Amino acid sequence: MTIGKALTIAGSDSGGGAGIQADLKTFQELNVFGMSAITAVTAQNTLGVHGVYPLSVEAVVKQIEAIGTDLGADAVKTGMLFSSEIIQAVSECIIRFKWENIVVDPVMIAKGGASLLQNEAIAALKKHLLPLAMVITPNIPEAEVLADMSIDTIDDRLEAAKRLHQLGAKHVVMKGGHGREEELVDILYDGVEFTYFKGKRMVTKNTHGTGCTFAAAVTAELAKGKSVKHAVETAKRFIQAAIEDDLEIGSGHGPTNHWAYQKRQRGVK
Ligand SMILES: Nc1ncnc2c1ncn2[C@@H]1O[C@H](COP(=O)(O)OP(=O)(O)O)[C@@H](O)[C@H]1O
Ligand SMILES: Cc1ncc(COP(=O)(O)OP(=O)(O)O)c(N)n1
Repeated sequence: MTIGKALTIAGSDSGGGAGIQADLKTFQELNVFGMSAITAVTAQNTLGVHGVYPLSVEAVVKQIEAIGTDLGADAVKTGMLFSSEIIQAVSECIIRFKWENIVVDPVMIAKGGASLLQNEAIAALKKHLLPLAMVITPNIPEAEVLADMSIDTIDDRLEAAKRLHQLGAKHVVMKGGHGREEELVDILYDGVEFTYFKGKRMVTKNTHGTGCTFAAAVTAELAKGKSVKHAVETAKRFIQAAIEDDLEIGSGHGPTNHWAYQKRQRGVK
């Protein structure tokens, strides 16, 4: 039996809604073998981030090498990378193992405001990692930082996507969660055309980890050999189901329901 293999290089969320934990749950739900390299441990729950403990560059590289020299990966997702040193080391590993299906989720700030990327690491992200990305999945505030512009209108989002493509990312998904439109739209740009993925904006506070989950679903589909457009379409349906099938866990911004998509596929209510 051959199975797609996906690697996530990201931070650990003790609360289980975002980071490595969200990624591995999503890989499993989309029938892909999941592997991880942890960059930092966070003490986190639905109320916020209570501590950030980065791992050494050596520890990150050793984990990636263990995977690259044995199991291999059909697609790789990066999430919280924390420092320019980790970004540079991760980029070198990606080149060394000739991994091509790279999904970069440029995680910067958690919902509660905690910084998950040092300010001085933004330049390293742009210089080393963006040119390796098959897909980059910024939310609006992240796109503003990376494209160096403010984003108010849909036209601004298209312009930001063009700028990020010029920085080397082959595909850009401008996520629309932070927008205000009633029909929420994520926009894919491949350097030639824009494709719009629309969905109902759910009114809920339980959206912790939506960005991680969405990017992990894109990664899982790429690991199965699907096209980027197909991967984004599936990821949109996956996250929509995960938000709609509300769990109500914790007293703050709760996690999404990672098994809701499978339930729908099987026709389970
Ligand atoms: N309230 C919502 N209703 C439906 N989909 C949402 C909602 N909030 C976010 N999403 C979806 O979740 C994904 C992540 O969106 P976004 O909030 O922009 O990113 P992040 O979680 O990185 O801040 C996107 O696919 C977006 O369309
Ligand atoms: C360890 C870790 N990584 C990433 C995030 C950010 O997750 P995201 O999907 O953007 O969701 P919110 O945190 O914004 O709800 C995180 N919190 N922790």
